[in-house]
Amino acid sequence: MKVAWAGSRHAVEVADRMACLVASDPVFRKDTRTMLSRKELFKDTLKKAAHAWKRTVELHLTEEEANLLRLYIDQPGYVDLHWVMFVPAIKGQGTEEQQKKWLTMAYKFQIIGTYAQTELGHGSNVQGLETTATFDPSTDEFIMHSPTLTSSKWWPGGLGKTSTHAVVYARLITEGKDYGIHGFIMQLRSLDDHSPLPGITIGDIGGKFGSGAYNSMDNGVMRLDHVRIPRDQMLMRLAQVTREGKYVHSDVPKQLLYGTMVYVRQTIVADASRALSRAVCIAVRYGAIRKQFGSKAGGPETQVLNYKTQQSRLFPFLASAYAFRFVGQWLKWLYTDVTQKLESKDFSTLPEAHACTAGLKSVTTSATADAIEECQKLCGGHGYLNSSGLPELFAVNLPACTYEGDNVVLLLQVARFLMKTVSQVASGKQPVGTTAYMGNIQHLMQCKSVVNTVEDWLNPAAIKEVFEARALRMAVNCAQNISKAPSQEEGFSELSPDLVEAAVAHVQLIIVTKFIEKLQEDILGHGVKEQLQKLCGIYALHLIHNERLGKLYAQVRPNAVALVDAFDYTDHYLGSALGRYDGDVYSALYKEAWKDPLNETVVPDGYQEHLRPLLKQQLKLSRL
Ligand SMILES: CCCCCCCCC/C=C/C(=O)SCCNC(=O)CCNC(=O)[C@H](O)C(C)(C)COP(=O)(O)OP(=O)(O)OC[C@H]1O[C@@H](n2cnc3c(N)ncnc32)[C@H](O)[C@@H]1OP(=O)(O)O
Ligand SMILES: Cc1cc2nc3c(=O)[nH]c(=O)nc-3n(C[C@H](O)[C@H](O)[C@H](O)COP(=O)(O)OP(=O)(O)OC[C@H]3O[C@@H](n4cnc5c(N)ncnc54)[C@H](O)[C@@H]3O)c2cc1C
Repeated sequence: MKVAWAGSRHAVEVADRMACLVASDPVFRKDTRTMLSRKELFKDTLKKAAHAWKRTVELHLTEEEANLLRLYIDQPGYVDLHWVMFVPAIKGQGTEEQQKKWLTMAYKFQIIGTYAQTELGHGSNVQGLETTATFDPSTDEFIMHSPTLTSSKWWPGGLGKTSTHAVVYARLITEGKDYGIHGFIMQLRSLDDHSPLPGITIGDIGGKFGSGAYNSMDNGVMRLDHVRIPRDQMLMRLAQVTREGKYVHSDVPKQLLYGTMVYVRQTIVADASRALSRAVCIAVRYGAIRKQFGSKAGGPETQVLNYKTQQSRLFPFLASAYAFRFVGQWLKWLYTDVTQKLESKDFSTLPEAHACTAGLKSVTTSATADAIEECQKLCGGHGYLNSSGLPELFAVNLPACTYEGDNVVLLLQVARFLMKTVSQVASGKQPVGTTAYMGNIQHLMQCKSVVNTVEDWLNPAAIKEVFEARALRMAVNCAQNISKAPSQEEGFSELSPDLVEAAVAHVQLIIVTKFIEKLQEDILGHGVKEQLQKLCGIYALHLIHNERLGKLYAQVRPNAVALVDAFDYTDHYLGSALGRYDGDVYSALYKEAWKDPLNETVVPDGYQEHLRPLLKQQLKLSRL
């Protein structure tokens, strides 16, 4: 099952090696992370990132190994933005020459970059960004400026205290005309003493949700006061400005400006499946250890994992972790395929890639955030302790519903894509890719339920057809209602809640379809395929509230712990007293408690000043 989860024996081997490398290195300890102040935590993050780089160089780690090392260190920091956004932005929007110059420094960590797009006043609406980049032909420079308070760059990770450079998104103005948003490389801080360059006001935006967690990341604020950069620091693969100041757009779609976000959205789907699997691993293992009620004649109490309510709350998340893992593997293929097509100027699958990455990022991160919170409740009181690992897991993954695109805004992008497809089908065009099912409109709009017997519900073809009919009917219904509105725009706005639901249904169809396709592959291991078939059934049927689920839960229960052991997480990475591999939960909880700084003294700070006088005074009063 490990291989099915990891994707290959090689992936299992590399992951095991990197996880053990991190778990065995005291510099990467994380058990006291939630007890550190924000400044201590930030400094700890710098130390870990520097040590990780040192180990990467010493051990000659490959890019795959270095990425896994960063993943198992499990502490958001500036390195994430450097590798996940700054480098891809230059790769995607820089010319060959610009890539050669800047990536050489970035790969050697001679510069540290971030991705500065969002502003105080705009995040979702990229075209509404206000930072300006005005070309000055007299000096062959762009003047980068924050004209208003709301144009302050706000949120970029690493911007606050660490990044020396950024790809800054700004309105390009030349010859008095505004050509909209483009990317520019800017140096922010001196490479000698790290001080901000002239004209740049820069700092951290302050603490964020939860202790530990994303507070290790210095998300920053930056205001620019007429900062000059050379013309060749405009990223010029998509467009350029000539020496004379002429704006020249290349022959690629302007949406490639958004390419970095598409790339990160597809990686976030894999992140979501990993975060969800960690929460499920903790809750399943703890549910097998925790016993409450049910003892007969002094016998052992009942494992809470045996309760039907616990199974009906938890097993859909177990199934979702596998479902998101497999759709994430497919999405990575789709993204690679689109990128290769772009190289040969084939832009035909760009809309599909945008819709799939936006939709899957949205659906998987929303489901994961909700599931981690529920896993906390599934562990009772101990799930609320930091030592359970669940509060921090929730706090680190909750923002994924917002960053890289607010989930509702992204679903509306999917809805726009679906409405366009429905109208193309109406005009006779055969849809392809993930909307191919819409070409079957006659059959799917009329088909009676294809599932008549209880057994039908476990027939993949029948389940797929149910999901296709559900998605198509919701999309067509929206399209018909929009057509009755005074205008397409008004109709789209009026119907937006229904359009979001239709987009979710379409994305869930993709997830179910990819799970079914995964089961058609050769899957190693005795009984593994059967278990995955049950999980596929649970994932699909829990979305449509089917009565078959109870039986499936009972069939999965005996293998539940084995199914989470297959995630192959070290205790270090899981970071949970409840999810320990050896199940020694109570002694682990007890041991963790004493690490809290509050227990450094038997009599707490503040007793002498605040508690003793109160108690003495009350005692005196009681004797009057
Ligand atoms: C744990 C620690 C680790 C941490 C590791 C991860 C760290 C993450 C840190 C976080 C970083 C960030 O958040 S970085 C900032 C992220 N910000 C965002 O994601 C902003 C979200 N907003 C947007 O993407 C845009 O504003 C969007 C909503 C798409 C609207 O854009 P526009 O107004 O330009 O476009 P529209 O008018 O809607 O659409 C015009 C056409 O362009 C198409 N289009 C739009 N976007 C497209 C795209 N990306 N690719 C292709 N095509 C696209 C549409 O389908 C339309 O096609 P037609 O219908 O055919 O015309
Ligand atoms: C932890 C974290 C890290 C981040 N890192 C970075 C970074 O490194 N670089 C960077 O550039 N940015 C970063 N961001 C910013 C992030 O990309 C934005 O917050 C995100 O794109 C959402 O935009 P917003 O904040 O403007 O939300 P808004 O769009 O203001 O959302 C507020 C509400 O309005 C709704 N809404 C907005 N538009 C519409 C619409 N058209 N129709 C219906 N509803 C709508 C949304 O659904 C939401 O409910 C980060 C954010 C977070 C939380």
